[in-house]
Amino acid sequence: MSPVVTVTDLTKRYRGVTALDRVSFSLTENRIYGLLGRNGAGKTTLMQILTAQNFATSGEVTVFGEQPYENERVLSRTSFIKESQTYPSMGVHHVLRAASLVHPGWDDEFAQQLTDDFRLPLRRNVRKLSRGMLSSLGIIIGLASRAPLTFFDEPYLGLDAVARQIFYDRLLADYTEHPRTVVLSTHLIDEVSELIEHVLLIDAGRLLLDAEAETLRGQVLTVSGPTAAVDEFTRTGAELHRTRLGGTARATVRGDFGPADHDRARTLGLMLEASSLQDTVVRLTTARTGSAPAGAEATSKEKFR
Ligand SMILES: Nc1ncnc2c1ncn2[C@@H]1O[C@H](COP(=O)(O)OP(=O)(O)OP(=O)(O)O)[C@@H](O)[C@H]1O
Repeated sequence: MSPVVTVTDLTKRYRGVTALDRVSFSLTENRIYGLLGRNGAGKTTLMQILTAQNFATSGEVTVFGEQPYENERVLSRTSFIKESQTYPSMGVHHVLRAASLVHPGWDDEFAQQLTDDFRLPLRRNVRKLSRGMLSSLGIIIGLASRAPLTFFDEPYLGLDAVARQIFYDRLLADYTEHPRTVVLSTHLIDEVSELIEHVLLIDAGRLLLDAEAETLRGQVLTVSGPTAAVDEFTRTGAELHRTRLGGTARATVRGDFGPADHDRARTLGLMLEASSLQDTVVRLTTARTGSAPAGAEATSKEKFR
């Protein structure tokens, strides 16, 4: 499959801050990517550069095979929905009309249906919308634009659980009918874990993980049972985290595990489970810094790099 985006050795420095540090990856067409990472990891900066709203300090970026700056061919095929999106003072229907003019793939009927789903008052001025309603408006624009490359950067500030579920459901249904490349940046990892096909994890400006979600599920496991058996099992992987209780332990371990490892765990009397995506992200990012989440009775062995 042809890459929609290629990023090579991308570095972005602000005064005294390296927001992105020699990041390289590519995005293929028709996939849903989860762009994950802790606060300040560099996610927004990356999306801004890919949508020509910010400049790289060094490195190469191509979008649809071209550089994106002041490039109408690229930008007309891209949609970027930001958490802090502001709109001029006008009615919701005017905002939607303006969006329809800049996105060639815009579907008016879909926009109308989404407006009903989110119960967004079409005639109300955007200045009078609640925080959650503003987020809904961004989501409607992001979905109805059907841009071949769509970025959602934490699109749901203030959005209630029902509205978030509507977003996930509509995104998945519409993506199935109209495949495109979607990059979803979020901290609500559990909620989107079924949606994400590929994970990009950024930590302190470095790309820590670039993996298919399905592959990752088999690679990061939680193993629990008698401490000595856990010690034995974790010898074959990189231990990311461990908690102890009396003579038992529970460890998160990363490796190339196959059926033989599952048999081995059974023989050792251990319970083996796939780590949730959220757990994996937390463990990988804390294993790298060596810091366990506050209050956790944990030892983080720094085997992973
Ligand atoms: N205009 C700027 N000037 C200086 N530093 C900046 C600027 N924009 C971002 N940064 C810094 O760059 C780093 C990455 O910020 P960025 O907004 O890309 O992170 P993020 O992963 O989107 O974070 P969050 O999840 O909290 O939104 C942070 O340390 C941030 O303080």
